[in-house]
Amino acid sequence: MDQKNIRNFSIIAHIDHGKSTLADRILEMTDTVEKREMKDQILDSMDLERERGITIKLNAVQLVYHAKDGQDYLFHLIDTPGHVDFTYEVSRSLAACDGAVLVVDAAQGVQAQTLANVYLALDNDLEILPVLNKIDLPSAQPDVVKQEIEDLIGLDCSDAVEISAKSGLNVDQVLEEIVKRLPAPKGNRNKPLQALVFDSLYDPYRGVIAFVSIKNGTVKKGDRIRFMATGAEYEVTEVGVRTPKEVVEEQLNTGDVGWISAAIKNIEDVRVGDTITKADEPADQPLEGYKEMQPMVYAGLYPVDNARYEDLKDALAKLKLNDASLQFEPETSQALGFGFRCGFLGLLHMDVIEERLEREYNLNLIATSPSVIYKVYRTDGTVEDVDNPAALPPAQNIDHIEEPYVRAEIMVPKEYVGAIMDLCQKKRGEYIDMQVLDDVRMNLVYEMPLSEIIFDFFDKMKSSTKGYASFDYSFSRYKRSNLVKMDILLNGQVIDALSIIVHKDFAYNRGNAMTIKLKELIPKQQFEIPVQAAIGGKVIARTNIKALRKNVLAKCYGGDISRKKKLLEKQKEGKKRMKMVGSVEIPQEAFMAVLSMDDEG
Ligand SMILES: Nc1nc2c(ncn2[C@@H]2O[C@H](COP(=O)(O)OP(=O)(O)OP(=O)(O)O)[C@@H](O)[C@H]2O)c(=O)[nH]1
Repeated sequence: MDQKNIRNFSIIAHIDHGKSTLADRILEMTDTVEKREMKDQILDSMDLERERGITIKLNAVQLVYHAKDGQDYLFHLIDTPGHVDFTYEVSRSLAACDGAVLVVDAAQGVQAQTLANVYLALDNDLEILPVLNKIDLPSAQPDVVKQEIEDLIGLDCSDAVEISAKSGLNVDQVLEEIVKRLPAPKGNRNKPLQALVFDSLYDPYRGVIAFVSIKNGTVKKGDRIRFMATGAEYEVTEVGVRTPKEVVEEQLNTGDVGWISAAIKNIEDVRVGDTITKADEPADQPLEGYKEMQPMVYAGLYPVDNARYEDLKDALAKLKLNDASLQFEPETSQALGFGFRCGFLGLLHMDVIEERLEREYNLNLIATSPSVIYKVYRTDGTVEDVDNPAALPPAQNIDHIEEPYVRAEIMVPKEYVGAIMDLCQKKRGEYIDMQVLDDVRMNLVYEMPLSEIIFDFFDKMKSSTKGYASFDYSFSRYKRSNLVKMDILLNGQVIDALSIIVHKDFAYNRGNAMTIKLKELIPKQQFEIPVQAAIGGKVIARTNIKALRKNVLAKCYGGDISRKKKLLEKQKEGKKRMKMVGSVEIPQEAFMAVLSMDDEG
């Protein structure tokens, strides 16, 4: 297809504003997917995405649109996630595009990630096409929201299409607008190849598959390619696109978004953000890559069965191909044995990675409670980064500790401003600023410790505003805080994987809450287990897990063997995610107790 008839675009939006639904309608209306294969949120291909109803991964698909001017246009549509944890995926997809369709829910208006995503699109010099969605809802106020987009973002909305992605109303106009208003790719097919790797995955049969946006030049089977960052060279075995099924093509040209397979067995050779060129006619310069994302949250991942350490290592390396923001390095824990310290962009990201490792690589894992990176200033003048509470030096060697703070922007209807201010205060937030957005909403700006944000801030914010608040945050700076390490002892023994770092003012409450929670979560065993929280050797809270009195089998009357077996199997099942630590068996939930405890009482 002629390059001027190509359109590469992303759909960007705040979570739940209807990106995936709009993508579904576009695929349907262009007959990209046959009716019988059509299912809701078709681009959310992972089971995990479908179950949770959220987009986690970006997804690229090629389709042909027959426009009203009689010409055919080739669209590459890249669906992107909306949750703040996955902004990295969004920025990668945007680098592969020339334009973006901005979907705004006409009932909810501009939200925090609407703005965050628009800024990312502007950073990538994309043309933005605003679209008002959900106009079928009785509460939709398209005119008010248009004004809001103009005021807050500065985009002209006079021609913005008003649609219902659900029913398909006016989606045809969006397709026409894409043709008219979004630009064609600018590259030159006669120049040396420059293909931006925006994603990759490991295929057990074909090796690493690189997803690319061809910015200049062409590539076909048999070409010798070079990854410019790593210098690795391979011979291309196949190229193609996704429709969303994988389709093999003769050649990928400038403006195409597709995949390259080259029997790449060495995972390290492929890096998302790298540029592929041809070995015999290389480009002078690589394309501008992506900013390395710094993980916000760290946690240990350990195989329940120690023998599967190597499998976990292998799985992490493969998963990293498909999720470049994941970081990991080996670590050991007295309690849990050999595992990995992993860095994530947020808790949802951590949850998703853990679940993908379990599902896609059949692993059984224990994750330790998440931590941010602390800067520890020792009395000897040295500074070290500590991302694992267990690794904190003894208190007498510490001069002071700094923790990461973020700038949080919270958009909230006026009647909830008080509730949000209360919440921010409780979470050690410091008020910075407040702006009036429109008649009904305010934007609150706080500086807050990241550690308070990552735990339950999001849920608490939603529940105290009936779901009406939205927020976005970015790292601001490190600040000195009065922090201490709290150890947890089970049966008199410190369990390193349960240690947490807390603010001194919260230590007693958290210590209490933590011991109570652990008592709830750790099943009774044959003997009584004291549970203690201690700071610097001084116990600040304690409780006991009483000894088990009855044997489960006692419940089975007579000799009903099948029932007995079932019960034992059930017990075994429940044990899967348990780890024997010393003489105590600890379930996965206990390691995450810090996330579920209520320490406000
Ligand atoms: N009434 C109405 N509901 C819609 C419309 N478009 C989408 N929805 C609903 O809004 C919800 C969210 O839609 P999605 O398409 O999954 O939203 P998304 O923006 O892709 O969300 P993420 O993928 O999680 O970022 C779903 O329950 C949709 O059925 C619409 O035009 N009208």
